[in-house]
Amino acid sequence: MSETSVREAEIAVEQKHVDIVYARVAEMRDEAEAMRTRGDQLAHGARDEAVFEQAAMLFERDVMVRHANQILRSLDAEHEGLVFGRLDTTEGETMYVGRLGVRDTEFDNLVTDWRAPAAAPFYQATAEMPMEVIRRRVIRSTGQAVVDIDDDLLMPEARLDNMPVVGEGALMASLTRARGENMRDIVATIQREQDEAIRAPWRGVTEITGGPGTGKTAVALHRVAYLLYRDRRRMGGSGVLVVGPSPAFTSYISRVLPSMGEDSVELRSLSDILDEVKATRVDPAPVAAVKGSLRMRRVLKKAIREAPADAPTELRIVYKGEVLKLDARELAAVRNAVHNGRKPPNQSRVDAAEALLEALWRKADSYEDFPVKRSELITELGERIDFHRFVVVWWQLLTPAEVLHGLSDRRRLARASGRVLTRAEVDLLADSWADPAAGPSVADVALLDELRVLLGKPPKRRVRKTDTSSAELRTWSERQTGPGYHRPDNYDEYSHIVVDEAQDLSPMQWRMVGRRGKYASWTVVGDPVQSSWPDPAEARQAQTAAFGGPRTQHRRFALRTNYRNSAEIFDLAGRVVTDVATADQLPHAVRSTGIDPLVRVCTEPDLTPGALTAATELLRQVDGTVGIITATSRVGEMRSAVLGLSEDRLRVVDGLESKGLEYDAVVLVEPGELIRESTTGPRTLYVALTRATQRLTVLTTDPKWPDAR
Ligand SMILES: Nc1ncnc2c1ncn2[C@@H]1O[C@H](COP(=O)(O)OP(=O)(O)OP(=O)(O)O)[C@@H](O)[C@H]1O
Repeated sequence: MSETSVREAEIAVEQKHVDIVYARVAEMRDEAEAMRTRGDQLAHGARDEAVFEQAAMLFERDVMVRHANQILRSLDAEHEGLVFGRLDTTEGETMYVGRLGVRDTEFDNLVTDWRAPAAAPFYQATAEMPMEVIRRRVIRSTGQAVVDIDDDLLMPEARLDNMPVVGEGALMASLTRARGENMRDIVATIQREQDEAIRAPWRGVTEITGGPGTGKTAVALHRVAYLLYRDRRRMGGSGVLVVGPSPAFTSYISRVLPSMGEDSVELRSLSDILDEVKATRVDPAPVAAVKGSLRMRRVLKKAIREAPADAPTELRIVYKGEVLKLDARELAAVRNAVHNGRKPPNQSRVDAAEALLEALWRKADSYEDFPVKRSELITELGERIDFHRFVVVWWQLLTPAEVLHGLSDRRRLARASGRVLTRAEVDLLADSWADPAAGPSVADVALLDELRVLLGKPPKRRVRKTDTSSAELRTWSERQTGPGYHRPDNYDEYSHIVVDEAQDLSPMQWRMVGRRGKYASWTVVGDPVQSSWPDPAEARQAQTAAFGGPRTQHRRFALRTNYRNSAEIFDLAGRVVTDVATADQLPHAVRSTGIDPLVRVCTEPDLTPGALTAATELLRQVDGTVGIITATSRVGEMRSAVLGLSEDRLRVVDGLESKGLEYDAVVLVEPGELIRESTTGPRTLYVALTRATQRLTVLTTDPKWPDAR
């Protein structure tokens, strides 16, 4: 038989099995729907039962509905085929691997869930360590139709005569496919070193490092799906948070978990971690460096002790015909004493009122021939409306945004910073907050979160409780995930937190993220060579504190293969970090395309038209996405220039925004500018140069680039 007919015959074999699976899945869907209905009936029935039976029925219903919903979610997820793998073992057994476990009516396995321990050899078996696997097959489907297969023969000596082996490697086929708007899952082609990190135990901190394109993000997301599968009650109940560098990044990865049937995971970028605050701008690198430093905590702590700019500086009150007066110095002493108490300011207004009354009493007591009783004065003045009016404006309840805006006043900021910031740093910060209409920057979000905690929650007005009879009939899982359920604002009890591009978090951002995971275990992925944070030691210290201290269990995995870039593109990228990276920090790019990157030298005015020309060429040459990466100052002009060229396939981003993203082809505009605008220069350029899978064009005004940097 020719190779083509062997392949077709084998595709037909797999199609037969896939058809059986889908027929069974249709039955499962009906069963799950029925289970959900039965669950609802149980809940209704529970209303009429005694308390004990009610609890038992609700628990049963809880389990049933959760299970049914999980199955339906997995079945409805958008993906490329439910069954994607097959193992043939020396025991003569065949096992199919897929996105969820499917059993027939006799309870025999039709498909094993990829996350189950039994499926591990699909990812871990190698020719050196075959784990009894003779042949590993990757099955590629479109919808319910099998379109191709790729085999790996792991034990040639054990191969039976009638066991065909076809294909040129599923991994390469997957790596050369055109990239779209969203990242795809890699369940069918996870590699052994990646699988080890995915299946690592949940406890403590799992740190995954590796160069660009080594699959760190993909691995972290598959690890989330794995952890939810293995321990859904612990992980799902308290929730999983994935933190990425930018909204563009969270949008890029947003389809991966849903394609594996997981849609309860929260994805947030560093600009929207704090509820009800959304960063609208990115600070220039020197400003971000100051705002991100731990020194800011000391500045903010001092800032909240100072009286608001519009607070009165004198208290005059007439009591029994005498004027009692507290001047600015006396008021400041009272304010100081209240701040020295243990409560945050927004919860100290009553204490402030009491301290003022005490000061007024001391004043009255110092007057000669003014016989007043302490308890009388305190009670009577404490009930006076003019006194209350004073307290409200003198001890204001503050929002984090008000405090931060107050620091746009240079003198106020200088007072708060003492010797902590230099005069130049004070100027930088005051300027950055001068325009209230500019909105918060990404670095401000961490400061606002810090202030939220330092200021404390203002006391809540009492709200009359509404009827809770129907709420009591909701089960635990409904309360956690059902319609209308919202986690409390700034929820801080996630069971697991994933931090992507961890090398870029500033110390203040680590504090913000750490606050969300008081009891969490962590998966942290990053690459020190791609870092854009200038003081890694300080960030490391804040990171360790976020994880709960140096004694927290820590396991590390290093990924060494670059699956994204062609070898030709990565060769060029590697050259710009030779001074800052060691050889073993650079990954190995496995795929060669024979297409070298283009470096075009042009004049400054030609950069924009040149980028337009290059992007037009690349849009013709690749099927997927094209990215133009340029300095922040050029993004606006470049976006206008490419308007209408290809809305769905072309994107313009700056160096920082390009973090974590990937395109089939990239036009990189003026590398020197990317270096100059970042505090970590060549590292940011390295990030930008490692975004393309197929083709790269660099436009530069420097005829010697990349050699003379
Ligand atoms: N085992 C694999 N099978 C198929 N594709 C893979 C595999 N591992 C990684 N990839 C692909 O390689 C590309 C890079 O992966 P990913 O973005 O996770 O890398 P990264 O290490 O996070 O990169 P960076 O640090 O540059 O952001 C993605 O398109 C991903 O789907």
